[in-house]
Amino acid sequence: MKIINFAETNSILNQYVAEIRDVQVQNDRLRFRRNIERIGEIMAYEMSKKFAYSQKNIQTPLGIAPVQTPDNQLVLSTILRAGLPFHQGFLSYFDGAENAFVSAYRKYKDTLKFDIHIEYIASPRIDGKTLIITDPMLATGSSMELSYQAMLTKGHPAEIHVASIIASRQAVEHIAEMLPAEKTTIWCAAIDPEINEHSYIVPGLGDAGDLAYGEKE
Ligand SMILES: O=P(O)(O)OC[C@H]1O[C@H](OP(=O)(O)OP(=O)(O)O)[C@H](O)[C@@H]1O
Ligand SMILES: O=c1cc[nH]c(=O)[nH]1
Ligand SMILES: [Mg+2]
Repeated sequence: MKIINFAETNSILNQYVAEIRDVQVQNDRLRFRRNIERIGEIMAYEMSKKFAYSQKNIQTPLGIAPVQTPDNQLVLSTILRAGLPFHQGFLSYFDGAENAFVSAYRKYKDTLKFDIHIEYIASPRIDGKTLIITDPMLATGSSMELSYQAMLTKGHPAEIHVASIIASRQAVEHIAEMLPAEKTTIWCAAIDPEINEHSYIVPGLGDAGDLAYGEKE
């Protein structure tokens, strides 16, 4: 399993990560969503360097221009609801991708214990394609694992990219165990050291879905 952590490289992406974490800035929902989207755009660009390319001869008004363009058949899959702005960032760059949506939410049994419920999936067939699953937060990694399993009902991808913004160390280890190592890459903007008793990432940023779209009852 390959793990790419953008926190190890200085770039403007870190500014957007700082803003979504910052309690003084993160409550501006429009800015929060846009920062998540911008991180998605940058990650998509970096990810595109790993795709397979071939030369296309493009007819211009004045001649033929050889251009190397990617050949991967992309399926962008996102986990509702916090995944939506992240997905949009990827889709801005990978505008030819097919799209999939999976719902995953924590159903609490008491204040600390919960199960992840997957109730909705809308996806094309994914056999032989490049599956990119986006979710800004990987805390326990369970939502990602179960969403990936739900996607397998639609076929078997040739390669898998798990894209997140803040992942806990535990979630990275969990996904490394649960997804096929030989064809999976985890992309993240930061790996945080722990999760608390409510399974929130520490220091993390709080609740990404609520920050993007408001609290739910
Ligand atoms: O790794 P896990 O422990 O499964 O936690 C991470 C999940 O929690 C968040 O979604 P949440 O369940 O809060 O739903 P929301 O996006 O609707 O707020 C987040 O977007 C992930 O999907
Ligand atoms: O830290 C966390 C954990 C789950 N969901 C979030 O949005 N944040
Ligand atoms: Mg949430």
